[in-house]
Amino acid sequence: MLTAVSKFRNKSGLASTTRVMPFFLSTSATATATPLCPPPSPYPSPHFRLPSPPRRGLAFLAASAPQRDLFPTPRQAMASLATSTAAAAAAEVTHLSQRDAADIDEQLMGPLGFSVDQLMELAGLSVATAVAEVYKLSEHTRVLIICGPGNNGGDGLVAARHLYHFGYKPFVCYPKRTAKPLYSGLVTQLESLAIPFVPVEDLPQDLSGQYDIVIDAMFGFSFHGTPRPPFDDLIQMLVSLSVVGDSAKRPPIVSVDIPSGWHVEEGDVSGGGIKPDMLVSLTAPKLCAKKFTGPHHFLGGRFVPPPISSKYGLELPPYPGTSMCVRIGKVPSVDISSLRENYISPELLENQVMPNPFDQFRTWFDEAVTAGLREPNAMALTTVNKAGKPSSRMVLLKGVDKQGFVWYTNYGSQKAHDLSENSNAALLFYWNEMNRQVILPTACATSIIG
Ligand SMILES: NC(=O)C1=CN([C@@H]2O[C@H](COP(=O)(O)OP(=O)(O)OC[C@H]3O[C@@H](n4cnc5c(N)ncnc54)[C@H](O)[C@@H]3O)[C@@H](O)[C@H]2O)[C@@H](O)CC1
Ligand SMILES: [K+]
Repeated sequence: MLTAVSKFRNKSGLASTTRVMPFFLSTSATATATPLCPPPSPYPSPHFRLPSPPRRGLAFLAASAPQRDLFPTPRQAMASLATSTAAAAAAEVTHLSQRDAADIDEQLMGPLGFSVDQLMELAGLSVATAVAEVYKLSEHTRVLIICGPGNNGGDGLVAARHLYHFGYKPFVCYPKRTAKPLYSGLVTQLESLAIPFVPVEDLPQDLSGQYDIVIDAMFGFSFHGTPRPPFDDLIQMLVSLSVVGDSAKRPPIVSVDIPSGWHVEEGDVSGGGIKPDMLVSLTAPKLCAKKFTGPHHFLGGRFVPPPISSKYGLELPPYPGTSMCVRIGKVPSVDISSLRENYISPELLENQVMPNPFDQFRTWFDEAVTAGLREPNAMALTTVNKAGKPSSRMVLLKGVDKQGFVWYTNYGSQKAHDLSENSNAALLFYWNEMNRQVILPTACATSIIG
């Protein structure tokens, strides 16, 4: 007998109702489609299906497919390879001088045909996607974006708009507005989204209580000298924030292209500057980025054409898939115990559940397919050998009806050996995107269809 369980969680994240239903795995060899070229089965009890030798290769493929899910499809593998390559090659990434950064800017917007609006849009989008990749909306909602008078500030305005559309709640501090149409257009766009503009004097001295992320978009690669008012005070505000030791108790600081106030090439010369938690370098990291010691360094601005790369000998990491940003530098080690998701799902009540568990499973399975989940038929199969040693792996469900659940394997596999010795097995479907899992625990009478 197998048992199916679906767990839903209420808004507080606790399991609200658990429904346990008995399932009987099929007891008849005729439960599923006709076996293919039935070979003499080496296993005693006919019940779950092993393909005949001519189909062995196919069956093996079916059994191993979900493992590609864990070790992703070629496309995903390429993307993750790009990410890891990027991390590994961090030391080789080109760092630009202030002069080269300005030259590249000029060439992009001159002979290479870009407009400043275009580059700013792509830069701001990169910043927003990088922020969203690191700081999940469920834990970081309110984002303060402090914008300076130049293009770095413009990147901040664009990022604010994208973050709004990603579901964050942006607040913008933009004390020195530039009276060019590009900037006033960006402001109008934010106003049309009812994004609040916060005057400097209304900012609390301690930003921790009101914001979950602070984005520093004050100065980029054209910064010189020491910051003038009101940016001197704003930078000090971020300095005070970054000295709070426990980064879990304060909003993280994300610097766009350059940590504002840092020397563009030398970095934090006095040692008393901003210590951002995240730096999003644009186009290519500037020399000061070598001094960045925070946990998250990303590259954005996926628009560098080959003439620029070859002229400046740029070594830049490939962007994974369709992403607008790529991590450079070491991936920080994660405190596993802090990983937590808040599950919000509708309640599951007993009176909502079908009397026949197979019908219920089929309904849930169809929902998973309709929701567009990747390989919803992937299931964890646990078998136990005669010494009682359990082992689990992913396999693909090949059929289900009132007689049971069917999957394929080949005769030589560990699971086939286990099942020949011990007919107990358990199945688990995990449909993460739906906050749903179906568990078919042990005490089943599995058997082999030869
Ligand atoms: N091709 C590129 O390289 C791209 C650059 N972009 C962004 O553009 C930035 C460079 O923009 P800008 O050249 O406009 O320059 P910045 O945004 O770095 O800053 C220039 C502004 O800051 C003021 N300023 C300079 N030093 C100051 C000081 N000590 N105290 C107070 N104010 C000071 C200047 O008067 C000017 O108004 C990059 O860092 C990046 O964020 C992106 O928008 C798009 C692509
Ligand atoms: K900045």
